[in-house]
Amino acid sequence: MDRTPAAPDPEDAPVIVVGAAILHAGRVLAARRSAPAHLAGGWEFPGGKLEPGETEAAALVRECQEELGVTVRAVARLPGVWPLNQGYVLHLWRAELLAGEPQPLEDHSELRWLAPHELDDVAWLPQDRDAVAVVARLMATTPSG
Ligand SMILES: Nc1nc2c([nH]c(=O)n2[C@H]2C[C@H](O)[C@@H](COP(=O)(O)OP(=O)(O)OP(=O)(O)O)O2)c(=O)[nH]1
Repeated sequence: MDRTPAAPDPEDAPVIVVGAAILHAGRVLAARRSAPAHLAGGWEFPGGKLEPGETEAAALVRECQEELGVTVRAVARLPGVWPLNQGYVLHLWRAELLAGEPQPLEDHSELRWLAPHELDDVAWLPQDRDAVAVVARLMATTPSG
């Protein structure tokens, strides 16, 4: 039997990764990846891959519960689609923290709440930089809660 993994079909729709821009008290939550090795140490938005049949909002809520132990509400998708590696694309959602204090339970080694002037203080994954710029613009126009 041929056990070679099938090459990705270019006709396949890309896998959507939903990222949460959780805004709280004028800051956004950033998370430092702990795995896999080639991404470890880079900062990103908490989130993960959409599962079959799942809405983006539901995936966002599920991933934030699993990774951070918090309940969030997906408020609105931010404009943009950012290509990641392995044929993934990032969709970013503004999210509101409803309950809990975020903890790095899964996939992350550190969390930070960043004020607008601190957005450049962490080493974002290179593929996230344009998305971070969109979040910076959002924070500039969002009254802090
Ligand atoms: N969550 C998230 N993932 C990102 C961002 N930027 C970026 O390149 N990625 C990559 C890292 C991973 O290769 C992929 C997301 O996969 P993941 O491992 O977080 O997803 P998951 O929680 O569903 O993981 P799994 O169940 O497959 O283990 O997208 C980002 O800002 N947020």
